[in-house]
Amino acid sequence: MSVNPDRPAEITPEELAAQTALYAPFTQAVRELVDATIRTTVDPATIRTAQAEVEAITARLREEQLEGSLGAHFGHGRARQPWGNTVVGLRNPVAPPLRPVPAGDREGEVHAEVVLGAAYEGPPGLVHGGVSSLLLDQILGTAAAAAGKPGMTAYLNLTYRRPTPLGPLRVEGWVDRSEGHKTWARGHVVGPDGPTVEAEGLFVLPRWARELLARRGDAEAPPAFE
Ligand SMILES: CCCCCCCCCCCC(=O)SCCNC(=O)CCNC(=O)[C@H](O)C(C)(C)COP(=O)(O)OP(=O)(O)OC[C@H]1O[C@@H](n2cnc3c(N)ncnc32)[C@H](O)[C@@H]1OP(=O)(O)O
Repeated sequence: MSVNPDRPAEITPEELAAQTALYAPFTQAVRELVDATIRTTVDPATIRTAQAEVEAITARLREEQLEGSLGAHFGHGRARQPWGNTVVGLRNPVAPPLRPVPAGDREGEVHAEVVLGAAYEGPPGLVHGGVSSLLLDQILGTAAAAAGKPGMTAYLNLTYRRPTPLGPLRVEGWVDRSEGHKTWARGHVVGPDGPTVEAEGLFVLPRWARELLARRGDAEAPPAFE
């Protein structure tokens, strides 16, 4: 399927399912490659051979590609697929990926189970603090959107209570309160021994989006920010 970056593609649910079935396993295979690249102990000749093979695959994929990033090119109406997103993107091997689902009973509450491997290491054996921030920015933003109050991060305050081990983790976010176009959200990363990193952030529906909605008289349907 070709992609026009200026005009998001309308695709049917069947096409969406086909694209998902094609790209999700491909992206996961590249994630596995990253993990194997970090952890392999094979001999130098095998590394050089693998490098040539990876370079050949990269050249083949570049035979046809977008000018810029993936954006939100696919979907139905306003339900765009954030497939390039660095946290949740279906086509982004850098994304762990996080898969937030509605949970709990707080406003906008979403949870995501995730396993962070060697690619997300900061201190030895531990998750990089910036990665925890990345996940929390997304989950708090998703909570705001799930509450019907999407916005861009104006600030994000983090408290690192204790080290976060690599491995299985849960990330939780929910809305604390909102005033018009401003929504304050909270969340945390939960490890095997409880919460490790806590976050509090402000998400603002930007002025340009407020003006767009006012022109459309469409305050019930804010645009997506993913
Ligand atoms: C379905 C979808 C799924 C969506 C799922 C979504 C998941 C997304 C998760 C990822 C989120 C991101 O990473 S977003 C990317 C990272 N963030 C950014 O790049 C944002 C960059 N900053 C900006 O674009 C802007 O500064 C904004 C949008 C934050 C504010 O712009 P604005 O709206 O034009 O500005 P303005 O009118 O002055 O501000 C609006 C109100 O917010 C207040 N305000 C603004 N910044 C701050 C601040 N740091 N601290 C306190 N208050 C602030 C102002 O005082 C004002 O209050 P009042 O006077 O009106 O009371």
